[in-house]
Amino acid sequence: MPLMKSWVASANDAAHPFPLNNLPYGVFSTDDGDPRCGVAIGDMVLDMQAAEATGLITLTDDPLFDVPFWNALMEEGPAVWAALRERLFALLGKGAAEQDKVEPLLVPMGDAELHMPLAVSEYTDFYAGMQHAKNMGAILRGSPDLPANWLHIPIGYNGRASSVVVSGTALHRPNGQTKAPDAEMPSFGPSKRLDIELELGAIVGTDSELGQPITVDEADAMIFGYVLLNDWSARDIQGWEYQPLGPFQGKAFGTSISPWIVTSAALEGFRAPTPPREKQLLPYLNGSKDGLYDIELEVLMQPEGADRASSLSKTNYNRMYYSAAEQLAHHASGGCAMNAGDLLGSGTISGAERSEFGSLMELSWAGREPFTLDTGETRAFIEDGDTLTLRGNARGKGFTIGFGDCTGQILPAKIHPQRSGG
Ligand SMILES: O=C(O)/C=C/C(=O)CC(=O)CC(=O)O
Ligand SMILES: [Ca+2]
Ligand SMILES: [Mg+2]
Repeated sequence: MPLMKSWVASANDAAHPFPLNNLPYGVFSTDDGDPRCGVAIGDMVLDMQAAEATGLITLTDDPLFDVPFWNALMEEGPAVWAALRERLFALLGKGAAEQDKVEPLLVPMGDAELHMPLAVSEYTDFYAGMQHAKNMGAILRGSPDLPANWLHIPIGYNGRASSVVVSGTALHRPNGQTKAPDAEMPSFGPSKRLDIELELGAIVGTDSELGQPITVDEADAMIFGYVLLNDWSARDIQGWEYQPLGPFQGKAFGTSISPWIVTSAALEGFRAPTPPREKQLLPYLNGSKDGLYDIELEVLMQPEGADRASSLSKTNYNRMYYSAAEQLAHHASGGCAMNAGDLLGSGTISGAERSEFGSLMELSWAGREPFTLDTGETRAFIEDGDTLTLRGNARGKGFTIGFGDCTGQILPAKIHPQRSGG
């Protein structure tokens, strides 16, 4: 598919992340208004609340855009998702009959503050990148051998929806309990091994029923769209707490997502197959579609005061072993009800080479091999004031489907209000 032309001139640049082919969904506010749904087109945001209020968009009897999140639209299901996309093509495409009515509803991106695009109902994080799993095994357990279940199950854990934040939200370094290998007692204080994880987040758009498993193809059709996701991880807290039940405080303090939901429809032309199965999957994990996408990804780091960000790593979402649809089908396989607004982290995305690793744990090999930034600083883990950014782009012929940066700065830990002498 070539670039689809818009009358919004900035959207027609081959390198712009938000051409008419994309139309990602976000929530924005300006100085004079409350947060409301918006669609990015070039350097502008279409105010969806206004578009609905003026009658330019009417998809259902009841309004969908009187709330500052996209869940109401999601819950209407794939036919309404497709109808909205078609209507947006008609309103924003070159030669649109109603251009004069749409023009006043566009807000310059520079005037928009971006908010969480959805109400996250629940958040689950997977472990579906094979290189990452091998690296973590080698670093933490002395062997790159995958766990016995890894080639059969998309391993995951239930995370926290309450601490999912939108790009641009600063987070405090977490306090937690850690224990040095040679220490007799654990201690409590700010994490010393703060890390990121480069992931893609899949957003579930429709519900599944309690008790009712779904197929991988049904799961694929339930996925509304994708965001970049940084699963901030405190490695020292995680290392002490995680056996036998898995991550808890080490990953509960914050998860950042990019501000625009890139729809599955916009990514359709970028589908990519999962790699050959090293062990045949059980039938309930087989689907008929290519479940991954060709999305170029990058991690950048900028210390406080540095004049620019340094690129740490570049990889691609097509490196994953399990797709989001396989993960979703597995999630529901025991009868767990899935809901519109559920967020599924892909698992850390690492390619084969060190320059493609998706966490600092891997990039510095657990701190044993610190790396140097373009601006001269060295790092093994995140220091206070550092800003970490994830980027993602799918490259078409003459157009780009961008996600918008997923960025976050780390602030010093809060002082814990513990009782003295305790
Ligand atoms: O292998 C381990 O002990 C730990 C692995 C992770 O922390 C990774 C995780 O959260 C899942 C993922 O993002 O792949
Ligand atoms: Ca993770
Ligand atoms: Mg998290």
